[in-house]
Amino acid sequence: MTNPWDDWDHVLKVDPDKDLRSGETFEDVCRTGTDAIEIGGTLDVTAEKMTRVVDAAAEYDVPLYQEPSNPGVVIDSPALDGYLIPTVFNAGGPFWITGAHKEWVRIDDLDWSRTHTEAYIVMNPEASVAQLTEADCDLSADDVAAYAKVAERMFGQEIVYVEYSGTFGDTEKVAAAHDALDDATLFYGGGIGDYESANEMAAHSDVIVVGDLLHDEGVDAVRETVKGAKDAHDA
Ligand SMILES: CC(C)=CCC/C(C)=C/CC/C(C)=C/CC/C(C)=C/COP(=O)(O)OP(=O)(O)O
Ligand SMILES: O=P(O)(O)OC[C@@H](O)CO
Ligand SMILES: [Mg+2]
Repeated sequence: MTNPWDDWDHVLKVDPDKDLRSGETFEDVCRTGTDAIEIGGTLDVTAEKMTRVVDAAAEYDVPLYQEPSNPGVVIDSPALDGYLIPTVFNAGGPFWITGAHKEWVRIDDLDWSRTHTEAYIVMNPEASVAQLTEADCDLSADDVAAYAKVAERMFGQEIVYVEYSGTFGDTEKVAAAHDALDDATLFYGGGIGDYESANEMAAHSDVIVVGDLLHDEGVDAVRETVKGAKDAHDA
């Protein structure tokens, strides 16, 4: 089966709770050259804030995916290409593995054809996502590889996401996840801030995800990371 992300090198994650740099617009964001925009954040996201971003980006060509942090922020919009639904494989309890998902399916009428799965392995203990989910981030490269394999082989996850949100990760651990996968696509996110860091992590993953850089430095900096990722994969 082919998936849209099979051809992606770069995803830009827009946090609906954070502002763009002053003077920058969603048109600029959509013209960075990124392959897709993922809309989501851990803290203080609401359906209203989600809607504002989706509506602002709707008229441009770049694929738009919502990444909800809980069932209450999922929005129904024809502008969305789909939903990327996290499961935190190393969460401290079952709520972020199956509990939130069960509640969502209970209360909502899902569009299964547009609903896709992401197996998160959360690696930065300082990140909001690690604290919220009480993730066990004390993982060796072998642990990370094993989680990746479990996600792909036992839980049929389409995407495995090594998440270092806020800090640049350990390339050995990211590479271990990459080597462990046959079919699933490896996303890497965390601390990518320029051409070099994008180029380096793209060499060890299928897709790099860039987040805070957009809100902190702006679209020109993001464009450099797109080049870094594409060059790594063209090389
Ligand atoms: C079942 C449904 C619809 C939702 C549950 C989905 C799950 C399990 C969410 C838990 C993990 C989570 C909160 C994912 C959101 C995406 C994410 C990791 C965003 C990055 O967050 P940070 O960068 O840590 O947070 P801030 O930037 O908000 O501080
Ligand atoms: O904000 P950064 O550190 O770029 O991380 C990107 C993404 O993996 C966050 O979910
Ligand atoms: Mg963040």
